[in-house]
Amino acid sequence: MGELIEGVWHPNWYDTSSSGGRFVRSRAQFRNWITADGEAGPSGEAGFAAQPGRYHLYVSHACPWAHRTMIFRSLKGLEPLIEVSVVHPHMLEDGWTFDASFAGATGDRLHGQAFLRDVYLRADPGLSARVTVPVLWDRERETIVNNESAEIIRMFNSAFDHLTGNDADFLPAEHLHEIDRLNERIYATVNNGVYRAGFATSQEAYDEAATALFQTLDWLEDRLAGRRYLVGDRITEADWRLFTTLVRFDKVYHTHFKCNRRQIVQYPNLWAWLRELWQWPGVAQTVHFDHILQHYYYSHDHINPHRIVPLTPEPAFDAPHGRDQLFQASRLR
Ligand SMILES: N[C@@H](CCC(=O)N[C@@H](CS)C(=O)NCC(=O)O)C(=O)O
Repeated sequence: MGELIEGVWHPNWYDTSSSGGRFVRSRAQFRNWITADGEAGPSGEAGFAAQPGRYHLYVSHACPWAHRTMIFRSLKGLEPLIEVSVVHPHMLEDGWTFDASFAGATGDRLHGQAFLRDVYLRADPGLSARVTVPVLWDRERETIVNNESAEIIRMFNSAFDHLTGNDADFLPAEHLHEIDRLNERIYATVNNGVYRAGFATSQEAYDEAATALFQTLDWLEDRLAGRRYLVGDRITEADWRLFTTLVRFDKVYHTHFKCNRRQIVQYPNLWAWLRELWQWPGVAQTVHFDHILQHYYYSHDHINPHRIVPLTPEPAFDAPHGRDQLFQASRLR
């Protein structure tokens, strides 16, 4: 855990002293877009055209933000086009490292560097930033395209379609507005909400975050009683963004981040919806609970000083979800 300040590494934890104990996530700094023809995207510069083998993705299998990008890489058939390097699950005084001694950690397949911060410094030797995953790297221009998962998945959704022939669309134009609306609430209170609860250093900050989190989970539980997916009648980006947080919930956030009013298995609709997404082709293979458990419980020693990784529940993700019959039946009625 740490940050770069003018190119120099400082092993600092998040400072909550000026925000009343509230965790405030930093804004990602690299915001260019890969597009089919290399035109500029909604932010950043032009010049990042979709090409096979040109881009490299750095992820942690523990991280829910990086996980989104791995799910879209799988759903969109991008594995042969975009190679991946996976960091070690422990994020300690050197931040994310390319130590490959943990099963599934690959080292830096592209440059053989030691630390993720070396990737950032390669893009900008004088950078001031937190060193986060995911990172999308351009081998041609030798720089970071983007390190904001919300944007990387939008690129993956369509920029490579002409190369892969995979036109599955998780952002249908007619539902974009509603997807954005849901994403906004779910980001603030669930995706980032679990971190706001877990990293809070005052009772007030914790109460705010935990209350809002469970209000949103109750709201989603009601919403999923009457519809199979969060928006429209097809699975969309909004579902996948919620999935990466909820799949970690009962094993990690419930205990480690004190989100323990309820577990996801206690919400019948959310739990069945979660099982359906888990069982979606190509998705379960992107979930690595060994990395997830080691990362959270071992890395955050200010929350878990003895670094004991607990025995955790084993939710039956493969059990039938029944959502297909349920909604087929309700449509026929
Ligand atoms: N906005 C980023 C957030 C990514 C992020 O915060 N990743 C965490 C891992 S789950 C990280 O690398 N944290 C390191 C740090 O903040 O120092 C995104 O969604 O891509």
